[in-house]
Amino acid sequence: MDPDGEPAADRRPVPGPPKQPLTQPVPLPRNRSEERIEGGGASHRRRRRRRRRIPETAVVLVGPMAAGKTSLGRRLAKDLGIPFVDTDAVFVRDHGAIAEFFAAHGEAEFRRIEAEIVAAELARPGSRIVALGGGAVLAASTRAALRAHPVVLLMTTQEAVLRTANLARRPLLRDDPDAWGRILEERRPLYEEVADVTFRTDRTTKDQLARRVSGWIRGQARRSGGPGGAA
Ligand SMILES: Nc1ncnc2c1ncn2[C@@H]1O[C@H](COP(=O)(O)OP(=O)(O)O)[C@@H](O)[C@H]1O
Ligand SMILES: O=C(O)C1=C[C@@H](OP(=O)(O)O)[C@@H](O)[C@H](O)C1
Ligand SMILES: [Mg+2]
Repeated sequence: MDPDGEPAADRRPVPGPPKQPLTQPVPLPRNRSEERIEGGGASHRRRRRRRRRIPETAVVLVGPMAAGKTSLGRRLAKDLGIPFVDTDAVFVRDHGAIAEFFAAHGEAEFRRIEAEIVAAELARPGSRIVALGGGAVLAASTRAALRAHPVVLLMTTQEAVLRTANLARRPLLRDDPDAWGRILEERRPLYEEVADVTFRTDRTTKDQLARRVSGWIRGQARRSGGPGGAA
């Protein structure tokens, strides 16, 4: 199960013919600087060859609730052979279920702890995939920290979300599923501010999506010429 209680095996059927091209990456202009790791012995060079073309930092998945950040993140990490961290899972491990926490302590307290967890995860070095909760970008400190990371925005539609997602585990949707679209519009500028690239998750299979996003991640390392980008 995912931290939000999604059954691991559930799949989203693809409805009708696509109205737009499938999962086209949409590059967003951003200037990034990354440090090159130099030196090290033979074993370091071997490790580096194995890891080359994967950024040696956290690649971060952001996007609205139930866009697929957790499930795609886990899949990408497996395919790329690097660790996966879901910041909601860290929250649940330390503080219990998110819906219950919202009810007992309120959203503001959730956001405060969420920002701390995200800061700690982004500060760790090394290649990793990190999936954030949908509202993590509300914190200015998180948006600032994301500037040092490749950030993938996953987008979907309310229709797709209402068809597949476990709303009971998402306190902001539980009593008002239609809030999804309104919340997305409020947050859209924040997602666009932090994202380097956008993929739609509602018009392709999970396999295709994983291939395209992992291709972008490898290309990102090459383009950066930074860690993992130059062998
Ligand atoms: N690429 C995808 N195609 C179809 N369904 C997906 C895809 N990614 C996720 N899902 C489904 O959407 C729901 C929400 O996924 P999840 O990974 O928990 O999203 P998030 O972490 O963004 O909230 C789950 O039911 C999941 O199986
Ligand atoms: O968008 C949000 O405000 C939230 C998204 C959830 O994560 P997912 O985006 O993984 O569903 C979870 O962090 C919490 O329920 C709040
Ligand atoms: Mg998630």
